[in-house]
Amino acid sequence: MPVPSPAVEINGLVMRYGATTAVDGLAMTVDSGTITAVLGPNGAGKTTTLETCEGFRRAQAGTVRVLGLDPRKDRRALLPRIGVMLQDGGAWSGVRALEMLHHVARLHAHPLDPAALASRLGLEDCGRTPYRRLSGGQKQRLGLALAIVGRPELVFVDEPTAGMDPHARRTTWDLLRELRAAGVTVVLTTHHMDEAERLADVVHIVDRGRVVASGSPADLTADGRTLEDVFLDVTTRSGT
Ligand SMILES: Nc1ncnc2c1ncn2[C@@H]1O[C@H](COP(=O)(O)OP(=O)(O)OP(=O)(O)O)[C@@H](O)[C@H]1O
Repeated sequence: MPVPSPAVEINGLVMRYGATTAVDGLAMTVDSGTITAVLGPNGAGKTTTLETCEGFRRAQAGTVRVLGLDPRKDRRALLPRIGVMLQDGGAWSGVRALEMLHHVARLHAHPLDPAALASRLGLEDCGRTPYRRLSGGQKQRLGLALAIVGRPELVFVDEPTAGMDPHARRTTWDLLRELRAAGVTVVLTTHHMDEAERLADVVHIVDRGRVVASGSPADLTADGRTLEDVFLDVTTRSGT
């Protein structure tokens, strides 16, 4: 059997904002068809790393390959193959939720049915609501729908369940598991240890721009500690 190539390969990534080093030589591999959770304190460099993989930022040092491609040089080839859920939704403030979903669906060759997806995510009742009037959890759900409506091979989801109620969280988890079952690779960031434990095949813990621990949730907690204990042990307090 051929060994599947990694969906994401990052080596020696360095990203700075002025005097702040956000990512400091980070290395990470994401295997195809897995759910990978990236954990880390506030400001650890998770979003910056994802934004570099998504092609929004150019790597200042090191290499990033996504589906075997360079996210900047090969952006046109890569964009139709990935889905991105941004932390703050990323929709125009006046657009209605379902209009936005239909619009994004039309940009793709073989989209999912937007109405069915909206219904699956419990968005049918707020379909005519302008984006800026959606609740926090509704914005999150729309963000997820926008990320997957184009049937991507790989999705990056930044804190997918932040602000969601328990029902929406479960629906989101089910959806992410279904994506994995369909062969889609999922890379998510989260501050919820239970989310990482229940969903992820592999967890990478990032601190100060570097990966400080990696493994399956079972491996990381094999000594009987909780994932939160491991996290607290290997990371520094945010802002220190
Ligand atoms: N556009 C920017 N300009 C200046 N500094 C930035 C910018 N974006 C991020 N930073 C800084 O880079 C560091 C890493 O930020 P990043 O958003 O990547 O962390 P994070 O791990 O995603 O944090 P959180 O869990 O709080 O979302 C932080 O110190 C942040 O203040």
